[in-house]
Amino acid sequence: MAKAVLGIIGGSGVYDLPGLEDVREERIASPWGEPSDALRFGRIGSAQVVFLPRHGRGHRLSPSDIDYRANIDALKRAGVTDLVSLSACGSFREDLAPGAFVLADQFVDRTHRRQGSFFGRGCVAHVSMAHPVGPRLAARLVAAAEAEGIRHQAGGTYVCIEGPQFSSRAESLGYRAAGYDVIGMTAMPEAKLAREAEMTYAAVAMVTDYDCWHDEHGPVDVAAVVDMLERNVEKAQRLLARLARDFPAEHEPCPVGSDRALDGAIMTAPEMRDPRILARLDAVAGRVLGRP
Ligand SMILES: CSC[C@H]1O[C@H](OP(=O)(O)O)[C@H](O)[C@@H]1O
Ligand SMILES: Nc1ncnc2[nH]cnc12
Repeated sequence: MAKAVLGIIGGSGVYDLPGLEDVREERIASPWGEPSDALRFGRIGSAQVVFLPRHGRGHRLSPSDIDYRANIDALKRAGVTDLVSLSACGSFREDLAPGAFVLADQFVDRTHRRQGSFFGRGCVAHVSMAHPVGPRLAARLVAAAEAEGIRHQAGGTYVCIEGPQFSSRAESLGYRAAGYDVIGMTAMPEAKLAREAEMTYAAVAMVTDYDCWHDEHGPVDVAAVVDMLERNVEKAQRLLARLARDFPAEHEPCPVGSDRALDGAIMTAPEMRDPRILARLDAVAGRVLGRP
């Protein structure tokens, strides 16, 4: 059994975690850049929880300006093993109406101007993204949603666009025809980086709108998203409080290998690895590279 620490990334409208007790704030420096905000450490029940608002307090950062590597690296340095990401999203399905929660388990990455890996020139690695979400963590979210009476769908595909503009109608109809469930601007490369950092990841996508494909609903705009978020936020906070309250201090290895994703993943020969890159990888890949 290994120690478990729950991390939560709050999305649009979720800049705080009421219910977090004994809170301590700390700005964690990362060699990858500047995390979106100070981390808030606290506990819910007996579970240790670390919270980070993705866009920063006051929503200062657009999806393209977030330093996803710095955020994941900082959470890793804080000891987080299991990461729950909250997001607002649009829906491509009639039956996923605004207010629904989708526990997304697959992601399609349509972003194009973000740093998507901790690895590269000087230390190359390839991790599996076949199963981006940890099934045990997802099952805990399902149990928490059921206990709180929150309408949800277990599983679903989230397409992540670059933004900041919402999609055109042609794009929206194309994503819907492709069979995707929801659309947002932030789960990628967050989920990929969490995997590289050997953290178990799960995503709660809160439906705020029907994007712009639906003939009986007008195209999404910020006012509609904010209005729905205000109605969703209390449910999200209840879901997280329940999840944290029932979260164990230790758990078994992840069934899809999130916690050992770097085993066998690094291709670069040890003698050819760039020491400057290795120094930056101290937290993310310390388990396999050894800590300096
Ligand atoms: C305010 S609408 C667009 C904005 O909301 C979502 O953010 P997050 O995923 O952090 O909840 C979406 O991805 C966009 O960033
Ligand atoms: N329709 C939409 N597209 C992209 N991001 C969103 N966030 C909330 N609704 C969205």
